[in-house]
Amino acid sequence: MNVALLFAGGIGSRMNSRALPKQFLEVHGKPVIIHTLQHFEAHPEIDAIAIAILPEYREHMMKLLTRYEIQKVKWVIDGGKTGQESRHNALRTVAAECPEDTVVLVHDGVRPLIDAKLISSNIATVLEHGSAITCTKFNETVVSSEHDHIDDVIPRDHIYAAQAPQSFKLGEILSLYDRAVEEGEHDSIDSCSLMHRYGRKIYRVVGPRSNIKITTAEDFYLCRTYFEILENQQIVGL
Ligand SMILES: C[C@](O)(CO)[C@H](O)COP(=O)(O)O
Repeated sequence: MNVALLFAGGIGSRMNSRALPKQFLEVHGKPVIIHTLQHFEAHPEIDAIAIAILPEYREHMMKLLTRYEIQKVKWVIDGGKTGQESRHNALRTVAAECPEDTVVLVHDGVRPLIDAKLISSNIATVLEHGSAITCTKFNETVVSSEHDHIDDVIPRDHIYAAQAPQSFKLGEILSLYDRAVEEGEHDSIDSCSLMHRYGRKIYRVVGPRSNIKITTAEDFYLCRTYFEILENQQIVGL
């Protein structure tokens, strides 16, 4: 069984979209979260979807699910105070009804440019190796800098940005979220960081750079452009 866990619990503080959180803004004719959901809805290997949302937007979300005829959403879960808490809530909810070897694909609701190939390769990699982190290659020089000067130039040959989906076996990833809480960790960045913290071997799936996360206003406009390019097939190889 393969379950997608989508997170749409942000308030859009880094984008100044407080009137309507960014996951509900319209791009290319539909709310961002609906674009994301439709990729999982249409994928033949996805059996069910859980979505974590801001409790005050539950009614809004339910209306969207009806309007866009999304059938696979089985759980609508209240997001927590942090991303970690939201993911933990969602994993616990799914674990109450699904077996431990369920493949869970943890994805950001604000990554609407995911594609079917990436969903398939995440599932295949978890089935083969037990984990899959979607990564994309860096094409620029990578430096570290704490203050006003550059501390280090990091050889970029082996540098990737970790994106989402981040996919695992349900039993294993839930046990790590439980352990993190027991150890007083409540705000880890993502599931990849938790796997690394606990020394698990994490496998990589390389995805397209277009699988961007809408974090800032610039990302929103970039996303809009990607949709236009994809529709008009202006650039081959995206
Ligand atoms: C999971 C993630 O998308 C990996 O790049 C990212 O860590 C999410 O970050 P956010 O701060 O919760 O948007």
